[in-house]
Amino acid sequence: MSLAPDTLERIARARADLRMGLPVVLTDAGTGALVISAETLTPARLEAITALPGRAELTLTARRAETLKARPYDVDLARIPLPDGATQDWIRALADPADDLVHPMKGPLVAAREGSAQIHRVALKLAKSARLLPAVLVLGVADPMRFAHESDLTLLPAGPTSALLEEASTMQSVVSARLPLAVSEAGRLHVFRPEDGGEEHYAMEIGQPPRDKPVLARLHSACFTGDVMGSLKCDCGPQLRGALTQMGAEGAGVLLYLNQEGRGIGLANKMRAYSLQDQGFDTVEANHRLGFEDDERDFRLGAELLQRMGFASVRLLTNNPRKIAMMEKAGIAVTERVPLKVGENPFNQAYLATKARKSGHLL
Ligand SMILES: Nc1nc2c(ncn2[C@@H]2O[C@H](COP(=O)(O)OP(=O)(O)OP(=O)(O)O)[C@@H](O)[C@H]2O)c(=O)[nH]1
Ligand SMILES: [Zn+2]
Repeated sequence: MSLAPDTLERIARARADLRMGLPVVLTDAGTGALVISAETLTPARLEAITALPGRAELTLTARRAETLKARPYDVDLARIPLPDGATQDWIRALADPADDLVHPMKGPLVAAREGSAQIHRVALKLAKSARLLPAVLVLGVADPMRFAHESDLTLLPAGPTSALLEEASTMQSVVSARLPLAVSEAGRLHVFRPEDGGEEHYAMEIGQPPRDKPVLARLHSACFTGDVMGSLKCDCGPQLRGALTQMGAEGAGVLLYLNQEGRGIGLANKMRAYSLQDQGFDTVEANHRLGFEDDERDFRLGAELLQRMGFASVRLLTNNPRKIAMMEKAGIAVTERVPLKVGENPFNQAYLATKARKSGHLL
């Protein structure tokens, strides 16, 4: 076996590179381009990029382009050729909506129509998977393999990278150990690690639920602010504790703690969304202004963890119909929806109402 990294392993490297402000190189059908995150771009690297031949394109999702009134000619994204003398601040202001209301007029921004957007599309996916703002600078390079080699940059083929980013990663069971909880002394925590080098996920098993019967289950997405800090802006903390309490009372259950903070956009972006919410946008609008979809989570992960633990059917504690649909689609039967309505307060009333109105949450 070769010691060199395969594409999946290179993707994990690329995520780390982008987060540190390093470029990566993507190839597609004989072409290639340097890609760097707009969020972590430094003035020195911008200078190095503008010194290269060609014109870099700032690539934004159609969601972000809509706010900026740039035409997304590539349907799901817009490519804005970098004007001469564009500064890091200019790029940052297009990528990050923090100051949209203070400096609303960024344009007019004329998006590119010519050329393939395939590398740009995969670059945005990579930025999202690195939990960065979905905004990247892309500059075509003539000999991508040589370019990557000379600058010691991670080189990735766009097509396979895109396919791997779409796939649900295989989970390895790392360890499990007894963990007595306040709600039940018969607790056991399982740790799972994805093969793609992404975040670990956990399963809290209460009692010894029989594998051949529907288990009381909850797919809980991490919420540092709600679960740990006791934030009043959402209902996550009370939902987490409510689910565990119910499992303790029934003597059996499994709570999957999925590290999909902020509906899959990461804590930094969720805090950016919270800032926008303080400017008057709701939870869905804030995600869109940042360039994300309403919900970037992939619940196949939850189904895979349940299957690995030997469960085929669940009584699912949720108010979210998408979770039920995605469980069923991934092969886990949902025999019953168990409502989980706890923790409403004056600070999260509007948030819960928005989820019911725009995201179809059941009341
Ligand atoms: N992007 C974003 N994420 C948020 C916001 N408020 C809470 N979250 C995240 O939303 C997720 C909440 O997940 P869940 O508890 O699974 O909630 P749900 O999808 O409403 O489904 P159920 O609780 O099962 O009904 C957590 O990852 C939170 O971090 C917000 O305003 N913006
Ligand atoms: Zn929360």
